Amino acid sequence: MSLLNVQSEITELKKVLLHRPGGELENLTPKWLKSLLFDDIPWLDKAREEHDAFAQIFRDAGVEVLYLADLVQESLDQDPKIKEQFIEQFIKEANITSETMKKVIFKYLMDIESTKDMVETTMSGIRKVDVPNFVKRTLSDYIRDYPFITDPMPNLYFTRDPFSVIGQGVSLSKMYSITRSRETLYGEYIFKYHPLYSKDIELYYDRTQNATIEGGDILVLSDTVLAVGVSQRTHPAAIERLAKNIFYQYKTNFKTVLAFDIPKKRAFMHLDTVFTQVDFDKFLVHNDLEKTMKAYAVTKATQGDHKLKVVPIEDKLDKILSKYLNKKITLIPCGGDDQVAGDREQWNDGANTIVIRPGEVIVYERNHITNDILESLGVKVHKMPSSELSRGRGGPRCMSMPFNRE
Ligand SMILES: NC(=O)NCCC[C@H](N)C(=O)O
Repeated sequence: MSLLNVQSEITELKKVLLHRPGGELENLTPKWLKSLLFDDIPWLDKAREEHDAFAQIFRDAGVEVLYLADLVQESLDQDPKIKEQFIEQFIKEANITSETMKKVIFKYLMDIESTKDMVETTMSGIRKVDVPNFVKRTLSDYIRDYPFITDPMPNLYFTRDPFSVIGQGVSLSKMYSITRSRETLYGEYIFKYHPLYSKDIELYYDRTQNATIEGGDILVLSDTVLAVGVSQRTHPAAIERLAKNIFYQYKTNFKTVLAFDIPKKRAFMHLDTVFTQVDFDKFLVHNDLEKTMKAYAVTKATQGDHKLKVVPIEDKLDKILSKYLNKKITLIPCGGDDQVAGDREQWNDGANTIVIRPGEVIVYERNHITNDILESLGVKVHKMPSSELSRGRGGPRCMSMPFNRE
């Protein structure tokens, strides 16, 4: 039986996957910031302190915290062949063109004694100066003023996006950006080889598909309803493929995929940047969501083999959610009614909370207006420090991937 189990956004969280930021953040420089999807450079030591505080909130609430690098290490240590295969694939996807350099990097990684250190090296990126006796070989070695042989993956601490646990299976993302594409390699090895987490896993989407989908767009509203954002990052064709797989290929319990078409821009990057559930009957939303989104219900077609039925929904957001969750729903605007506070706090992920148990959430401390509103509505709010981590433009939900909820 699969050890993964996520049938809701809000029921008691048992196990969560995080990634403690590492050397990859020290490899951010202003020149490459935009293509690496950062707005500023977090100070690594402080970012780690903040992240450790985040992990401690989970632990204090009785949640088991797993770390990405540990799971990858445990997967690769199953067999030396798996480790070699991982390094080869990593090199292939890092776009190293010179055959000699491929061999140099293979040896460089194989020579790192601990598998975990090797995995963390692949995450932080390998600089030309890191490799002993680096010699310029290719034209781009000579011409390009580029410090890396393999690029850093600074967005790894947003464990929400490269894969997503849905029910007892996984959607392994096909990422939108070049910089985040290699992140899904770690998920591929965990769900193929990890001694615990590869068992009986159903793969609802995989990284080799063409259409892109990212975990931040996927919300498991119940054991029968998924919400998926049609965003800058997630293409409608990917949602249809996912729907076909969960309805037909794997015959899961899911009956409806609610597709929310949202603006294709960075402030709305994923559905969970503008919309998260905080309790059975409460959702946090960005003020502009209602004005700009359009919803569609995707279900099985009554006729035709493996066909889908897509129906536009004209109702307001609270009505749609009430209908599919069978209860009256309250929408809480991030930043309240004040447009400036709403825009500011949403930019700092005020609408992006992770639920520990119904009505108990982790939030960024800096979003004080939204946090006060949540408290006034009886939501228990754990405030985490957030000066550095927020510079990557993701909040507590983006930084966590539940593996198991009650
Ligand atoms: N689910 C999320 O919204 N994740 C935040 C990802 C932030 C990251 N810098 C990115 O642009 O992909």
